[in-house]
Amino acid sequence: MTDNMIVVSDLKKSFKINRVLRNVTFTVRKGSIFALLGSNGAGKTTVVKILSTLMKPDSGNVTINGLDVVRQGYYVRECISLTGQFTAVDEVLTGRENLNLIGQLKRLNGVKNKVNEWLSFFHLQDAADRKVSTYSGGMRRRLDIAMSLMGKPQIIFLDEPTTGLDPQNRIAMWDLVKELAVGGTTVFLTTQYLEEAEYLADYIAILHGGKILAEGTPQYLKTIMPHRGAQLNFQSEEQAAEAMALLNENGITIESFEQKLPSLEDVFLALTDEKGGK
Ligand SMILES: Nc1ncnc2c1ncn2[C@@H]1O[C@H](COP(=O)(O)OP(=O)(O)OP(=O)(O)O)[C@@H](O)[C@H]1O
Repeated sequence: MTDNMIVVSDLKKSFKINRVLRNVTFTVRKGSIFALLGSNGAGKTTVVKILSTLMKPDSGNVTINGLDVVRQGYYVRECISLTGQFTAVDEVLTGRENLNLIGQLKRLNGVKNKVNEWLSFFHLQDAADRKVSTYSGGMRRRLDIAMSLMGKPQIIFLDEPTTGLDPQNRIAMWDLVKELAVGGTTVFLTTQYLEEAEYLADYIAILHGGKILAEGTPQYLKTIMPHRGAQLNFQSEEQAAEAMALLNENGITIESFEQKLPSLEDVFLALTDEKGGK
C-alpha cells in the first residue's frame, strides 16, 4: 500500500506553440498539504485541470489514489473536489441554500446535518440565511470551499485560494486549510505567494519554465533560497542612523518590523543560477 495520493510523471502540455508543461514530475503524500508555487502564467491551473480530469495531457502519467486520470476519470472524480480561482456560488441563494443544493445534487444522506457542520466549520452560521450577494469576498470563498467539501472528498484542489482576499481573510483561510489537513483531507493548492506556500505546505514544488525547478519541505527550500533580511522602519531617518549604532543602549522605538522574503523572481534567479552552475 503506497502513501502517495498523487503521482505525476513526465507530464507535458502545449497550447499550439506554447509549451506550458515540458516535463512535470512530482508526488503528493496522502493527508499532506502540497503547494505548487509559481508566478502568473507558469502553468499551475493547467496542472490542476489535468489532475482534476478537466483537461487531457499531451503525454505523461498521472494517478490519483491509484487511478489513472485519463482512463479512469469517472472514478477519480468520485474522490476529488476542485475549487477554482473564481467562486461558483449562486448569488441569489443564501449560503445554506447553496450548500443544500450541492448536497441534493450529490444525493448525500443527512444533508441538513452536513450543511450545519460545514457552515459552522467555515464560520458562516451567522450569515447562513442571507443571500450570497451580501457576502464579502472571503465569505464567498469559504462557502465555495464548503460546497466542494460536501461529500467528504479525499483530496481537494484549491487553485489560488487566497488570491483577492484581504490579509485578515487570507489568514482565516490558511487556518481552515490547516484544519482540513488535520481532518485527513489531502490538500493540493496552487499559489504565487512564497510566504503562503511556506506557512501552509508540508511540501512545495516550484513550477517554472514548464518544469519543477525545485521541490522539498519548506525547511529544505529555505536552505537553497536567497538569504532573507529584515527591514526595520524607524520614526525618522535620524533615529534610524542613530539606532544602527546604538540600538540596544538607547532603547529606540521601532515603528514596525517586517521580515523581507525574497520575491519569486529572486528565488527563480537563485535556483536557475545554482542549476546552471552545477
Ligand atoms: N485553454 C488554453 N488555450 C490556450 N492557452 C492556454 C489555455 N489555458 C492556459 N493557456 C496558457 O497556458 C499558460 C499557463 O496558464 P495557466 O492558467 O495554467 O497558468 P497559471 O500558473 O495558473 O497562471 P495564473 O497564476 O495567472 O492563474 C498561459 O500562457 C496561458 O495563456
